[in-house]
Amino acid sequence: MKKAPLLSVENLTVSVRSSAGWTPIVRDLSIEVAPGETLCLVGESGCGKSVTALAVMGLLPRGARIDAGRILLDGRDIANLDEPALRDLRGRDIAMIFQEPMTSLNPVLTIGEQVGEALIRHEGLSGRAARQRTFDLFERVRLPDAARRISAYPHQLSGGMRQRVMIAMALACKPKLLIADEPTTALDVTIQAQILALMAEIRAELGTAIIFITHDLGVVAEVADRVAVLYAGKVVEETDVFSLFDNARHPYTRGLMRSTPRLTAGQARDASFRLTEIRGTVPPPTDLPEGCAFQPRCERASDRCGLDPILAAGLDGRHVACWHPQENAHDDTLGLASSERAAS
Ligand SMILES: Nc1ncnc2c1ncn2[C@@H]1O[C@H](COP(=O)(O)OP(=O)(O)OP(=O)(O)O)[C@@H](O)[C@H]1O
Repeated sequence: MKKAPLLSVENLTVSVRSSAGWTPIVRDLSIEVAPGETLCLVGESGCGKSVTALAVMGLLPRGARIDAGRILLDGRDIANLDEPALRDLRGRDIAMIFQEPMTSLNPVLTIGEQVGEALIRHEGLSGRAARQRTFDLFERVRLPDAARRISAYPHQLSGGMRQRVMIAMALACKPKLLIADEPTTALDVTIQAQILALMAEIRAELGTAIIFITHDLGVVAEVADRVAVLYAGKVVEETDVFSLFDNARHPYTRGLMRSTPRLTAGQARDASFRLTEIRGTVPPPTDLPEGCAFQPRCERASDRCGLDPILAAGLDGRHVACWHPQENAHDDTLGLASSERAAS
């Protein structure tokens, strides 16, 4: 049976102020995350992944506002809380980690002071208890030489270590929901794998729900239970991770998959191999086409696409917003080059 969602974003529309007035950048977006589940938000740059996350955190920048929709955490609408209530929520119920930890860490405090401060503020621990718990957390996230590093300043750590500190900080108050916005993008591949493994362990141990934002489908395959694919501020496909890789149905999702580099024996041999990319670029929010926003880039577009398709559940329970979704991916094997097909 499906678990009741921990987070339920319903028909969220977020706009930003521009010279043309208020422009929607997240449009009628709905997502759900169950306790302990990892939902990946994927899509090209500018499709609204970060803005969605910031709206959930109550951290939208100046000049951005929620126009419509609800954000329910455990059934309570948090979309319009005042700042003190939001501050209370952040850290205790929802925590966020970003691509570049330096932007979130205070450069003039040691990492021990920063995590300790969060524990004192949210958990009401004494200074001594907070110091012990901070050390335990640093050990938990396998910060190398934690006893010495607890007194280090952020700039004295490597990128991977800083991300471990951010994870420790995020976990300090055992949040129900962790939002990770491209947390491994700036890290080299080995460290990236370690951080992903750490997050998976933490999820298994604490049952934390995770919204994981990434443009990397390799990372999606590794961490996701379910995936929401965003395009121009909307969810265009939403499904469990196995179905997505087995049979992506929206032409945009299929384009993303074709654009993902895969080095196979066939490719290595075939010097003429080229990635098939999605033609064109994401339209700016101020200049969206009528109807389906993907239409100008879509190989399957027809006159019908002048009407915006709604995100509808198919017989297989998957949600796709497309008039012409792929029915059977096995027919064209995701359009892989024949050399690749032969090699796989
Ligand atoms: N403060 C802002 N003011 C104006 N426009 C904004 C603001 N923040 C984001 N946008 C616009 O909103 C759209 C969505 O941005 P967002 O950062 O959510 O995309 P994204 O999918 O997270 O991309 P990336 O992977 O590059 O972070 C983009 O067109 C972006 O230019």
